[in-house]
Amino acid sequence: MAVSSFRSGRLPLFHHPQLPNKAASAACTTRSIGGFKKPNGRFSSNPKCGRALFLFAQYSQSSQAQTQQDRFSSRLQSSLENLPKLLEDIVQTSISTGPRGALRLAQGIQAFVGVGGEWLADVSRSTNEPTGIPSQLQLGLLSPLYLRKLFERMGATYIKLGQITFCQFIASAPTLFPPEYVEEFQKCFDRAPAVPFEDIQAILREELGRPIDSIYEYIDPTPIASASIAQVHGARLKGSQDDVVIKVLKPGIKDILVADLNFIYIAARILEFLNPDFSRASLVGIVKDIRESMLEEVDFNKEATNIESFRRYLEAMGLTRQATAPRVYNYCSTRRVLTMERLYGVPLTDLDSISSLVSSPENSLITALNVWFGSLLACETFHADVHAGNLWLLRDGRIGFLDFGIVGRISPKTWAAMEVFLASIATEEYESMASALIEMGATNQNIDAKAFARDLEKIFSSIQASI
Ligand SMILES: Nc1ncnc2c1ncn2[C@@H]1O[C@H](COP(=O)(O)OP(=O)(O)OP(=O)(O)O)[C@@H](O)[C@H]1O
Repeated sequence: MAVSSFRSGRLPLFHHPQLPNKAASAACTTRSIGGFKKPNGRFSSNPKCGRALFLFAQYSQSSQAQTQQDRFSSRLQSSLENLPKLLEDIVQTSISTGPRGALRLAQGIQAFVGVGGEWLADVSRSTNEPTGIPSQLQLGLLSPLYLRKLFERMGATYIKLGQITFCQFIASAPTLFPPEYVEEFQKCFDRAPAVPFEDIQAILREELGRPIDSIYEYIDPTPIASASIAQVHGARLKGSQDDVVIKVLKPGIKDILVADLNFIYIAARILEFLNPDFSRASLVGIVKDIRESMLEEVDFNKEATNIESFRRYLEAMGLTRQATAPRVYNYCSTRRVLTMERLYGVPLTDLDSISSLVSSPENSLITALNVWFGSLLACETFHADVHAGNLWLLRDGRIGFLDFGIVGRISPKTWAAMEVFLASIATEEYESMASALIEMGATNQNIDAKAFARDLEKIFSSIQASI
């Protein structure tokens, strides 16, 4: 049976160990002697079969030991081959991180010690109570509360990672995860210490290159939101008197992201090196993808381009009465400052407020999903950060899409392959299914397409048989 490995964790990984040759031939021998299984599935007491079974067991044991030994030595060999590349990668990543790496390490230790101290204090308090130490505390820093606190103290990267891994992944499949974690990590949204308004003003002056009051009539010093990466202030434009929001990149955030993500990348590389099983889940590939998209998020020129492309899609598809994204004011936007139309509405998850705005909240949700799905097909990029805080029902009943920092792209080639894949499921054409998956990049390169197709057929047949 061929081994078919999927890449990047995009699709489940199928792994079928090959029956060792020796054992396979022993099994054939036993069958040719007279078969070692009765029709009822029990082993026969036939002495010939007993002998065959004994031989088979011997073969299996020796070949298993040999296979383990083979596997160990081939792992060792590939580890030795990969070692120079790993070291080179560590050195290069450390050089590109520079002194900010050491600084972040110190901050990380500080965060760890801080939250650890809080946990210790809580434990010592609860030891005096008659009910004893609550189960929450017994998990140490892995308990939902302290883990969330640790993520928050570690700053932007970890808050963002907390949002991506917990709020989006866990919250999208809440039944799979303990509710305490789901509830706790939902608090990761839009909660980060605010940057003082004077610092925000200094950034605006530096970025816009002219006096702030020549552009804005006023800026509200109290932020609307202080999120992990940016701080958002309400404002009014001079002249047009349009209500806007100013999204300002928090100072030093890019350095923090680079240092943290490089550290996480090195950790993933080392983990994969020490345990190659992690490479099947494409740990390093996933970390690289996250690093790339998070670093794109700190360039608001890119976000402005993404918003404009989404607005063009809405126009082209005649969807402007159903949905919108904030208009960008390019003359007062830069890489670190994004001035955009202020939307007024409520997050789509706020059912009470939604019900007061529209008679059928379900329709609003369906519209949001349809518009979003349409953008997968018809827009150059699609919103890839669709969480509760980023989808709003506006006062006029339209759906407002916010925060285009993280977007995805599906190439026409991938779409074509996806169509073939979906059709092949219906027609049960496993060779087309295999080549579509290979085309989509779901497998390792140099895969035997025919063997892969056979594996797929077996898997799908067993699924069908179990239904
Ligand atoms: N155009 C807008 N109109 C009104 N409010 C806005 C607008 N843009 C952003 N906000 C407010 O600011 C918050 C944070 O904005 P945004 O999500 O763009 O920042 P972010 O740093 O990417 O946040 P996160 O890290 O949570 O993804 C939003 O949840 C919303 O409350």
